[in-house]
Amino acid sequence: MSTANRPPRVLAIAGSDPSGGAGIQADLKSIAAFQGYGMAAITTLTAQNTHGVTAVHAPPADFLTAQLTALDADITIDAVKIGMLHSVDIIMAVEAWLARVAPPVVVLDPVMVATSGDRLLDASAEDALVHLAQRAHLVTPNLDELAVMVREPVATTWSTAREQGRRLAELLDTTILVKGGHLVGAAAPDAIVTPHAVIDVPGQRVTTRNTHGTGCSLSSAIATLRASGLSWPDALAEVKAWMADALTASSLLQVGSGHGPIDHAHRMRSTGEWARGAWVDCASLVTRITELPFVSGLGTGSLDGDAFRRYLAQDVHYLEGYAEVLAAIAESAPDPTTRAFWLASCEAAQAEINRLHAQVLGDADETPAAVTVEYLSHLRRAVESGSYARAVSAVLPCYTLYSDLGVRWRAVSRDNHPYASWLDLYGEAAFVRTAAQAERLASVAADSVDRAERLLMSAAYRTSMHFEWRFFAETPLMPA
Ligand SMILES: Nc1ncnc2c1ncn2[C@@H]1O[C@H](COP(=O)(O)OP(=O)(O)OP(=O)(O)O)[C@@H](O)[C@H]1O
Ligand SMILES: Cc1ncc(COP(=O)(O)O)c(N)n1
Repeated sequence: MSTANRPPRVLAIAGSDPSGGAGIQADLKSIAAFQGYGMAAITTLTAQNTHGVTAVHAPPADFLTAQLTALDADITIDAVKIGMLHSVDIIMAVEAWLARVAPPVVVLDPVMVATSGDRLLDASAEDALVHLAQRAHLVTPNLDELAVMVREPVATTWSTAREQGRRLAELLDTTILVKGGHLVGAAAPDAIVTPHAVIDVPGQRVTTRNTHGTGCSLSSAIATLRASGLSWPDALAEVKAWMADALTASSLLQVGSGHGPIDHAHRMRSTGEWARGAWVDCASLVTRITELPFVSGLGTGSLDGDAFRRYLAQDVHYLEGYAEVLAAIAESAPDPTTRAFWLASCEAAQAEINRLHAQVLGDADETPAAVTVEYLSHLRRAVESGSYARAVSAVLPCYTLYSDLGVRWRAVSRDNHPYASWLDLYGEAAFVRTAAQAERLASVAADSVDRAERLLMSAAYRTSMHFEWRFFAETPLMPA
């Protein structure tokens, strides 16, 4: 299912919301936010704004079939997200198409009623929608839709919602994403529920009225990440973190005076920019790193065990200095939240040192290699410059490179892989999130300095990336 470096081709089958917050407009923005290629087959046209829906026009169902047929005749579809379907005719057209094409990822958001309270599905079409839901790999009802689908009163507690999700999973024999967005309280929990298990993905409620389109955006983003190779729970955790920021950033948009839209583009708009640019500038160096025999051998598992051990012995030396540098960065961090992030990273590095000593290296104490010494001197010089921004830039490749390698290694089979646990460490969603957060903090730092200092940040980043290349190239060749 993984699409490696090719963006997944994701089709939204949904209604149009001309105000851009929900429907296919939200789907296309969300798919793009997660780096997919978005397509849209339109089921219905609505006239709506942030206060509500004033009219609905549904073209004949045959015309939807014509759109879908034109697409599958030409384009391989990696994932489908289904939203507003409005009527039995449209549901049947989609069901017939799904039966014929069988896309590998199908996410159904069983849209029934808008945030504004307006009906988006004929009441007589509810049974047909439940029937269609059996063809989906993931169904994402809100609490009201969940209640309709299991024919029970609307859940008012999270435990009832989870139980209803379990019953719906059994009824449809598929996976359900139960959404707690409509509950009251400080938490906004969600869960991935199968007939056999419930995996909670916790979240904090963002205080805002701008929740128009959250369900549409969530389902299309998850379809995109699933087609990129993430599991449902990992995809949900990623999207929830993004959603929380999109809800927070929504206040800047000032779109309408009712329930406004979330800010799908918040990551493009703010932070991320300097760090992404620095990463792109190092693209050819990163390619050279991925092509090193040590790195490709790690991925395939063919790497010589002694070479890996020599690399780890140097890694421990590196991590000891790196942890000190992270502690110094935390000291000079501009605010308590940022400071807490760098301290947590420092603790993670120390935990990794202890793990390596306990599980792999014992008391063996190789001398530090030239590259280890030089790389650490470079990091310390960045700290000693007194510039927080430059110090952060210098440590950043250690996050971005390993996160990138981890994602590449996700697709590798773990069967009898000698380095499986090491590959897992960097491929897991938590590490990818940590790396993304480090990038955001570096970009925030870049926004606060002048152009000359930003150039020094870029130089520090590139030098570190070069040391990463040398580290992978030289340490496995150290004398035993
Ligand atoms: N105020 C909030 N703070 C944090 N997360 C929220 C908030 N409101 C909704 N969410 C999250 O947004 C996603 C959509 O949930 P929700 O229950 O609102 O679905 P929905 O009702 O189908 O959405 P829609 O508003 O599009 O109809 C879920 O992941 C939910 O946890
Ligand atoms: C075309 C279309 N599709 C879906 C929704 C539901 O979104 P919300 O519940 O946030 O209004 C909508 N309002 N319009």
